[in-house]
Amino acid sequence: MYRVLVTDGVSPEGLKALTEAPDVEVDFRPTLNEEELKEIIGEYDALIVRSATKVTAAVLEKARRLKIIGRAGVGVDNIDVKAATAKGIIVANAPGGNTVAAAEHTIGLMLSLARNIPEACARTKSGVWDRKSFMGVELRGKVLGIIGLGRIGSEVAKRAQAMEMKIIAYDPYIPEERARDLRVKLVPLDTLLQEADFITIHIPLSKETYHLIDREAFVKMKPGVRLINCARGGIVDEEALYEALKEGKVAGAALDVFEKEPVTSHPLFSLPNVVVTPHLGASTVEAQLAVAEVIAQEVLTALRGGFVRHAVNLPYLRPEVLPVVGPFLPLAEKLGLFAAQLVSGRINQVEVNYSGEIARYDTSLLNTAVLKGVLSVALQDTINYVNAPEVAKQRGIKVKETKQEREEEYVNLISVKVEAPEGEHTVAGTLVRGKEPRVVEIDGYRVDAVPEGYVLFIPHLDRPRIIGRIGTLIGAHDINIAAMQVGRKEIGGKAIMLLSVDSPVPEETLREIAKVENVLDVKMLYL
Ligand SMILES: NC(=O)C1=CN([C@@H]2O[C@H](COP(=O)(O)OP(=O)(O)OC[C@H]3O[C@@H](n4cnc5c(N)ncnc54)[C@H](O)[C@@H]3O)[C@@H](O)[C@H]2O)C=CC1
Ligand SMILES: O=C(O)C(=O)COP(=O)(O)O
Repeated sequence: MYRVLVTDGVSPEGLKALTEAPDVEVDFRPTLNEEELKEIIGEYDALIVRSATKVTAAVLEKARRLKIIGRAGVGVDNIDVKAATAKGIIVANAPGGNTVAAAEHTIGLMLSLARNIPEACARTKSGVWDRKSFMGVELRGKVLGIIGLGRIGSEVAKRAQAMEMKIIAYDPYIPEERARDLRVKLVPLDTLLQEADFITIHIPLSKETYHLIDREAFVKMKPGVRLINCARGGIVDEEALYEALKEGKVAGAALDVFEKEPVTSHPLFSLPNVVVTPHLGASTVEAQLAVAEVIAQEVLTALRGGFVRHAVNLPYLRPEVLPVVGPFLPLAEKLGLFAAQLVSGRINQVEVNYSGEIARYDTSLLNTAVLKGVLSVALQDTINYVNAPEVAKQRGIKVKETKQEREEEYVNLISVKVEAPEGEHTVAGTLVRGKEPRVVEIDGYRVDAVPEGYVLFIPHLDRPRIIGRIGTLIGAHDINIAAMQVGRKEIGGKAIMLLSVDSPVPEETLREIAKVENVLDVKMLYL
């Protein structure tokens, strides 16, 4: 039974895939401080958090069986991703689910600033009818500067265009065409700071972006600018912002996020032209359901050993590459698992050859899948996509990749050669109907086998009566043979037999099979 710990008020409704899974037990503990988390984390296979729980290196040190940390949201700055990666723990987030929520909150904050809505509301409710103090400005015709034109930044741009704002953006990592499609002009940061009437921030917090908006940045801004931060505290230097507001350089600021959270008192709270919310950007019913659903699936996949699409500590694959390469991941892993079980002793090198259409793509993730298969023969489920390359390196396993786009027989063929001092073995496979893994060649012998479950691998000499004798030996133990394959290069020469069986064949029977005349070897594989 897998144990999953959920903190931070993640939607239980969205986690149904986990709470209803027969092999998973879910514990909800909404508020846990670092000490409490350290005490119990050792009992869990997965942890699901939002932004409040700090998953520090000290917490991870105590995580004996943790396989995945699921972030039901976008920002992973509350998780020590480096420490998690070092321990082979997957960190996955749920991008996209809260994009519209955060964009709508940003627009709400921008309007609140422009029309003084929160202050006016508080004044009116306090019994004062004051129409003089709250003269606003229109958004129409104003320049909005978006820092970070990713998912949220783009949705903010679309909404602001509907309000007839002119949009400029700073984002050195997105292609010009993307900005053009959005009808947004990409500019350098300094130009954005100088030209914008409203500035909104939508970048992640990182070493690079910490205090990106500092004293110098405020100096460059247009007098009377209004600033919205619905991304992360820490990107804006709060002291510098306070000074700029006091001086009147900045006309107003709306903040959903703070450098230290939770925060209940702050010098900025005393200023009338500051609008604040307690990190509510993603807090809509729709967004919480969506992010919880995504993360529940990711956690379930990780626990069951599958490929986690939104893992942030995996090699980055361009979005257009993943749909092409993704279906080959189970095949690549099976080929590694198959080949590694054919060799005895230490493996020195794994060589992966890609031929056909797949050779045109970035196959780094497939190499990782092959390594995952190879290493899991010895290390079982402690190996995953995150730690497989590192563990291979530690064990001195060299990885070689070769490619050719021309493939005579198959649309795609992946071939895995595993080398050990006692010899080498090569297993090749393809996908049938674009998704079903098939092994089509073993050490140069042609086969057509589904790599699944228990398989007996029996090299032998191609002579009569062998198949019958082996069948009888296995049948005597009441073990059902589900499929059989024989591959040979020439009549009477060396051949291989693959028998798929419904349960493991006992050692004693394997020894009996090995003694059958003309049988050269016998290996029980689990795929
Ligand atoms: N207030 C809230 O409740 C929420 C806050 N967020 C925050 O918003 C951020 C953005 O979220 P998404 O748009 O979904 O992420 P995203 O990854 O789609 O977009 C981020 C964009 O920032 C750009 N970027 C990265 N470093 C940059 C730099 N140094 N300068 C300029 N641009 C840079 C990237 O190229 C990317 O286009 C998240 O990292 C998270 O911290 C996200 C959801 C809710
Ligand atoms: O998704 C994000 O990055 C957010 O900031 C949302 O945070 P939350 O899940 O509401 O604590």
